[in-house]
Amino acid sequence: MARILVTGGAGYIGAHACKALRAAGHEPVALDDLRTGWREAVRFGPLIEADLNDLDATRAALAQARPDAVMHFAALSNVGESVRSPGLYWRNNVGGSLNLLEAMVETGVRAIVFSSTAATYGEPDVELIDEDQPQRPINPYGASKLAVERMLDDFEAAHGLRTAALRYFNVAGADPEAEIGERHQPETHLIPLVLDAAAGAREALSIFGRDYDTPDGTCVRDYVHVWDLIEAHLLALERLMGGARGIRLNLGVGRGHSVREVIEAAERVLGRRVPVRDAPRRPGDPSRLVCDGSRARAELGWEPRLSTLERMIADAWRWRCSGGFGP
Ligand SMILES: NC(=O)c1ccc[n+]([C@@H]2O[C@H](COP(=O)([O-])OP(=O)(O)OC[C@H]3O[C@@H](n4cnc5c(N)ncnc54)[C@H](O)[C@@H]3O)[C@@H](O)[C@H]2O)c1
Ligand SMILES: O=c1ccn([C@@H]2O[C@H](COP(=O)(O)OP(=O)(O)O[C@H]3O[C@H](CO)[C@H](O)[C@H](O)[C@H]3O)[C@@H](O)[C@H]2O)c(=O)[nH]1
Repeated sequence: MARILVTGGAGYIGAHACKALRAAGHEPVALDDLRTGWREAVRFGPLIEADLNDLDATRAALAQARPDAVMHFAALSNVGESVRSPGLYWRNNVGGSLNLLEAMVETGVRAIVFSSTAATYGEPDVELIDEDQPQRPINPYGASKLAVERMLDDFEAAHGLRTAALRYFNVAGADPEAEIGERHQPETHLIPLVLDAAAGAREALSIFGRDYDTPDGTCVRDYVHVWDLIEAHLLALERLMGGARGIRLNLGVGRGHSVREVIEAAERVLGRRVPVRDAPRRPGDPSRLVCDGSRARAELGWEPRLSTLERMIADAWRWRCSGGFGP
């Protein structure tokens, strides 16, 4: 049993981490300033309300929580916003992470699992993206995450931290028990928007481009169930606590699904029509991002079990129908 500080613990993925940590017998302590998170999502341990941009508050949070390790999810993650306001992303994602690492060194916390992203690869021209692909981000969000990866390398070398950077592809779905789920404000992610359209909460889903060089002309992504994703975090944490260092892994299932396929799957699972409209390409969207997940399977023994489109859509829908986090 370990005490784990979960930054971003009131957000979508961090709240699922808190639940899974608690279920595995650990003690999660969420750190979040609620800028995009939800107080209602913090149900599995205490919340320390603090902004990672505030070094003193971050130090105080670590001193209060006295964690054995950190899972660091707190970040801004809207690609379009990062292009319009890069300063926000460099300050929050990079500056906040720097404060966290410095405070960890000062208080003797030795291990950290960090949320990185496929966006650090940019637009690789390969069928399956493995960890050896060059990291050449094409937007400030991806650049800010890559900068934190570099910071982890340096802190690991200088201060003996043990670090894992997990590069997620497209995270989707919700807690299989429907206690918590995905809510971003504004929502930009495909599956929650498809569900909104199916429920009549929005008029239609915009399909951003049908002229990509893909089998049906719409973009292809690798969707991974949030619960599978978190299982990989627990495995990485176990490795770090056992002395491993420098874990750098892609988390995806190695199967691509087009926007059209996601819509069709939702129509099958929900038994409802999803109204759609054609829209121009969204700037910065690569046509295809699919993971070569073999290294995570080999190094962590990770086996995604819930990551079918049908299951991710069904779990997200069940949480939505249970009321979500308020109106
Ligand atoms: N959702 C995805 O598909 C996806 C894909 C790749 C990577 N990621 C990464 O996973 C992490 C979690 O994403 P999410 O979808 O759960 O996002 P989210 O917005 O739901 O959660 C992020 C949480 O961090 C908190 N936060 C942000 N800045 C903070 C600060 N300075 N101090 C304290 N708290 C702060 C927010 O209030 C929020 O609760 C992010 O780092 C994101 O970049 C997500
Ligand atoms: O209303 C919509 C919303 C999305 N899409 C399409 O659906 C696909 C998935 O889009 P998302 O916004 O759900 O996800 P992204 O692939 O853009 O982004 C995800 O993967 C990125 C890595 O490339 C980042 O990590 C980011 O945080 C994460 O959400 C894209 O082709 C997008 O063009 C639509 O057609 N209509």
